[in-house]
Amino acid sequence: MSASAAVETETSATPPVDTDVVIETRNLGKIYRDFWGRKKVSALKALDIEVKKGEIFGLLGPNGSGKSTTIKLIQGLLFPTSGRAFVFGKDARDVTKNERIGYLPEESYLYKFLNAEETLDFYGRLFDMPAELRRERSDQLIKMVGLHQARRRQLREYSKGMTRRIGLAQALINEPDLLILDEPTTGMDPIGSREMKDLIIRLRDAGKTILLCSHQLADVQDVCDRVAILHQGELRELGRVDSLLKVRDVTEVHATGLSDASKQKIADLIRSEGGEVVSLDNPTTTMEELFLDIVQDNRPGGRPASP
Ligand SMILES: Nc1ncnc2c1ncn2[C@@H]1O[C@H](COP(=O)(O)OP(=O)(O)OP(=O)(O)O)[C@@H](O)[C@H]1O
Repeated sequence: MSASAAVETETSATPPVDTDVVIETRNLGKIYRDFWGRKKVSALKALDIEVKKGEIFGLLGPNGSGKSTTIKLIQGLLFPTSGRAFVFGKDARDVTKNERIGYLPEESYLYKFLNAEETLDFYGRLFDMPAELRRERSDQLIKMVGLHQARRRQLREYSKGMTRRIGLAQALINEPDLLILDEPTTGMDPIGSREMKDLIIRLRDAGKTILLCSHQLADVQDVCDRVAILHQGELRELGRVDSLLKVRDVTEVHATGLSDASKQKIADLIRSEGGEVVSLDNPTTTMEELFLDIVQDNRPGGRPASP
């Protein structure tokens, strides 16, 4: 091994000292090989990210950009070809860290012939939770995800949105500190999707750290504090959502009750100050807001309970 390779390995092997860092990847890379050990796909290249305690961190990228590979490496389900991943200061391959992680995979993996209560009881047993605690926790989680009316129905009768909700409840059964959510709003209608997003924000506010993978860019924009954008296995952008999306050098003013004459005066003032009026118009709402305004009050059942 060369001197520089030895230094690189040593640096990447030292666990992080900052206890506010929940996930850290250093030079993390993965090459998938074929049956004969030949390089097939370089799925992830030298990823360096830190996910801080109490934040919602979004992992974005087109199909095949390396998101699932990253999630699997972080959970220790795959071994890296280069670099390291740490979770709660432990190497990602250390299975003891998984007790503090809740995972909602993209595909449903739940037993279709169990109902919601039985499902949560089953997962509670896997964590060695006593019967009384399992009952209490299942009850609380079923209410939280808004499935109380369907708690005794078998999961094979559930819609896609209901399946995502029970999946989230399952991911929370062990009261994890870190939640990894892969496409949490897949198959949900706009109301369900808004409720899921509100729930994710409330979980963050309750102190949980959340790593969220999604193709729904509007969802990511609504809930994430920071995002990493991957493309062809490489990190292309990393930063706070608000600052990445800020359009520099454009000033936005919202006002009500202005007459046409007042608007004209404002436009003149902008010009006299050397500015250019890009638009002076009524803002549009989003299709999501419009849809929710129309249907929200008419939907059966209440909103899900708080975490
Ligand atoms: N087990 C595997 N063997 C070989 N190549 C793989 C394997 N798993 C993933 N890949 C390849 O690695 C690359 C990254 O895949 P990955 O599943 O991590 O992407 P992704 O961003 O999660 O995609 P998607 O949005 O479609 O879920 C792709 O080119 C994929 O074909």
